[in-house]
Amino acid sequence: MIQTKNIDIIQENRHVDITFKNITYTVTLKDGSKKDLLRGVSGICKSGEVTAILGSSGAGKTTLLNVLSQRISNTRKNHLSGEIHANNNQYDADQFSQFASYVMQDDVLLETMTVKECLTFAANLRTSGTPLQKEEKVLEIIRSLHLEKCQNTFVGGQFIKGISGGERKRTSIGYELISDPSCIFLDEPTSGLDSFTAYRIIHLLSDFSHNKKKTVVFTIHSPSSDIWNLFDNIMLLVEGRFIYQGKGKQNILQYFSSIGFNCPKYSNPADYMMQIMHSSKQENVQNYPLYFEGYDKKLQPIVNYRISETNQGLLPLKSAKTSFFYQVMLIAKRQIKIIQRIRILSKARMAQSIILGVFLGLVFLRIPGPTDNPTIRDVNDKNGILLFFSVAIYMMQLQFCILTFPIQRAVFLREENAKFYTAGPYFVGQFIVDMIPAIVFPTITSLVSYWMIGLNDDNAGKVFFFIFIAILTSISGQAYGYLAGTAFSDVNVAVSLAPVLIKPFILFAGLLKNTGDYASWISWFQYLSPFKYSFTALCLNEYNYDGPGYPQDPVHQLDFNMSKWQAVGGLIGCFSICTFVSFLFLLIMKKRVQ
Ligand SMILES: Nc1ncnc2c1ncn2[C@@H]1O[C@H](COP(=O)(O)OP(=O)(O)OP(=O)(O)O)[C@@H](O)[C@H]1O
Repeated sequence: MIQTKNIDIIQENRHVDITFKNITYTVTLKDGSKKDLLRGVSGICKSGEVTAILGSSGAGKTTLLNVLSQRISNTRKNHLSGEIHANNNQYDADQFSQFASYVMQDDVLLETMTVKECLTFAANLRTSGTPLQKEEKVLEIIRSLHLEKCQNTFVGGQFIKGISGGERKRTSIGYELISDPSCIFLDEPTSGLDSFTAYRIIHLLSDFSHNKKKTVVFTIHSPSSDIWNLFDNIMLLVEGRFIYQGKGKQNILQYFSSIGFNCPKYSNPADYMMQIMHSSKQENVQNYPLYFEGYDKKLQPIVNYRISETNQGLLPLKSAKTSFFYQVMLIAKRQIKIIQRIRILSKARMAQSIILGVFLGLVFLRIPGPTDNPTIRDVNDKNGILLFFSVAIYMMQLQFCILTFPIQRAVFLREENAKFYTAGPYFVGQFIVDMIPAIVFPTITSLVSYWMIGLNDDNAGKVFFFIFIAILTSISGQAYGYLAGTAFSDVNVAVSLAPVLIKPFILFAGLLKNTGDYASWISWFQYLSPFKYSFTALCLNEYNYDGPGYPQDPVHQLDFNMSKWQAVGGLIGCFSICTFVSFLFLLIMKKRVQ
């Protein structure tokens, strides 16, 4: 049955030839000077062929790959010109992801998912068919990538031990192959692998290309001679220009011999090519004009002819359309698994919530309430704990989101770019699941500390309202965490700045300075503070008491300028605005990466 499927796929897919003419890419450096990364390169990557782009470090290999995959575009500072076609059709980034896939150098996989789960997630979002057919596709990919033994092992990473580097790379490739693209682009698919594993990967790509007439293009550093022999088409780049483009094996050696560079008899041709290209050797740099001249005279006309002969026809644009809710459901399910599996994080948070509750309870043990003849000092203590509680609950969720978001962010950028889903469902799915800890942990802390502190338990409504505010405060912390994670492109900046930037809001909570005492020019700032709303709601809940009451009316003393339900509205407003703005930042971040 799987065999039949293979044949179907081959017949259904069209072949795609990628051609490019006169690609020039110039960037503006920090000091204002210009740097040419690609200098008028033209070429062709044909279907059914493996094209390897080689060159010394900094030659422009990744840049070329990124240009061809429409990951680089014209900006105010960086200028890109030239023509890029697939089967003689222009294409944009969206269309690229419908007929091609890109495997980045750094594999971005979720460590808490098994290999099979990763591939199933990709199959569910990127292929059509019944669940059974999708399962078959996953098994086929597992078989063809020889991942059977590790299919149920976690990818692994920071928290969990997982699969090997080679298995990881193959999983990344499988993640892209599952949608059966006509073209696959890979940035250094063999980096960091031993020579045998590297050979297996290139061999696999070569089979994929030849058997299914796919276009395979990758950049590679120092291939072994076995790998070198698998290349159908070789592009050698030096300082953003080609010095060779054409068949490998004897052809390339004959060509270089014809321009005066003979590969020693028993040398690895790849090593020899890397040797004569390397810019660190002055002798090589002196020879560059010879390489360029030879290429322009002898090879460029052939390349131009091949470009003119290229496949014509429509692009096999296909996108497995999945609904908004289906995407939300899959993202949410995956996120739940992640939370369940990083047990150490969940356990740490559970312990943190209990310890915080007990600690607050012990430090503020049994503050006298309205029936115990409370003094002003008792009221001060109670005010103190209510503000501290708000801040602690807020920071707990903020910290969690800032810590986990960097991993999520890289995965999002990769998957969104590959059109697994759009930003909306991702954001909704992620936010909903992250709300679970935002509900559970503040509830635990509240329940542990409430009666220890001796807060108002006049009726059950008081306790429920307290927990409700704790949850809203925690969700506000989450929304702010998202905002920090999306606003700062550098994760370290987000981690170090977010908690600092929140401090002024504590000043405006209404306890450290009375609400009515702010200077008029800065008074508006209090309305941006989630702590103001949280603290106000908690105080109004606590001090609203029918009975002998407190020595001086604390509500009057604190001079609150809103009701408790208005404070709830303010809190909801705070996290809604943060959520909305972080979603906008997510869209901007996505655009910036493209
Ligand atoms: N946006 C940019 N602004 C300035 N310089 C850049 C930019 N992008 C790339 N470069 C520089 O352009 C050169 C080519 O980069 P590229 O990543 O394409 O090289 P590469 O051949 O893939 O190198 P490596 O093998 O080391 O990955 C490098 O010197 C790099 O530092």
